[in-house]
Amino acid sequence: MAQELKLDFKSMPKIELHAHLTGSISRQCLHEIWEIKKAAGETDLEDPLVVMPPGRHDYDLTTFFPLFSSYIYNLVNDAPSLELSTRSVVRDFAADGVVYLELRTTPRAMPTAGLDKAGYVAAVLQAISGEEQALAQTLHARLILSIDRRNTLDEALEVIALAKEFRDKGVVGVDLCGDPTKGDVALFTPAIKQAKAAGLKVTIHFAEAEASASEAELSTIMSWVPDRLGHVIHVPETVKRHITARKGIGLELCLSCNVHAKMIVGSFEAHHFGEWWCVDGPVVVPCTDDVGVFGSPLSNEWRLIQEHFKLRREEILGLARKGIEVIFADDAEKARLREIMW
Ligand SMILES: CNc1ncnc2c1ncn2[C@@H]1O[C@H](COP(=O)(O)O)[C@@H](O)[C@H]1O
Repeated sequence: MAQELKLDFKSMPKIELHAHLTGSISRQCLHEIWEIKKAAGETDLEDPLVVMPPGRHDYDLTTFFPLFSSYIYNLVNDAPSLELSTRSVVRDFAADGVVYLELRTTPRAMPTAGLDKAGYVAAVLQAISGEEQALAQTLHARLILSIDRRNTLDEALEVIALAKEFRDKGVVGVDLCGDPTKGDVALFTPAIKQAKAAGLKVTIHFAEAEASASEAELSTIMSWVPDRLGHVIHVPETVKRHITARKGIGLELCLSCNVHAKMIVGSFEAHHFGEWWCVDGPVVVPCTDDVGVFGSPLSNEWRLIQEHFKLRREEILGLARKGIEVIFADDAEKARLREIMW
């Protein structure tokens, strides 16, 4: 029996579907970018290893979002740092045994570096494909473009336009993310409708905080018929039934993020993964969210799942393979994954 439980989670081929690009940059990589800029006299920022000391993962929702707006975005603010960090993120996922990666990012203009939002998306896609080639095709990656909850409708429509523009180059869908205490999601209905009409896939941050879990918000989001939902924490029973009835909807669950950021009450064993993973209908996919901040690579998320929920080897492998059904890439990619996943 003990033998049966033994699984090398790093070698196990894995799918990552909920990884924010900027939040996935390792502290070491941020430090290297800072060193280059410091040597060139291009930054007054403090060393990332001081701002985000190694081993510190207890960011909650009030300290987490400012980390980006007031620090990381000021460090990763030009084409070279964007390329270096994107390639490093892809490489880190590959080294952790990820064979299919959907990164997501919020298109961000970098005016001082002469990059507009389209330039940003093009640079990220180029860095991803450069790294894919360097990795000799073990990992395939796609990109999701994020709308931020603080966006205006026009800004959201711009994200959809970019997703359409770059669809042939690796963009597969759109996301709605950002500080859950901000914004009114109903504003984005026309944007999400446009995305769906264009055949783009849709994933939405769903009920990740009480502030973003009102009945009105959740029913607006469900009315969009999203392909996947992220986090899925503060969900009333009626909405749970609605989700369960949506056969094949993907649920991107992020254990370490939710525990470290105190988004759930209690620790790992209290995580709603335990409630959802064996429900017939939705497809649960364990994901990292922001491995650069919360420090738990995908292999460790699976280890935590085994430790706290006592899944058997076959249940783990079956769940990992089930994720193939809800990736946003095409059938050829699904077929490749069915070949290589255990
Ligand atoms: C608790 N988990 C989360 N909930 C909501 N939004 C999140 C998030 N983690 C990250 N982001 C969103 O992703 C951006 C960073 O990556 P990109 O610059 O887009 O690549 C953050 O600024 C935030 O808007």
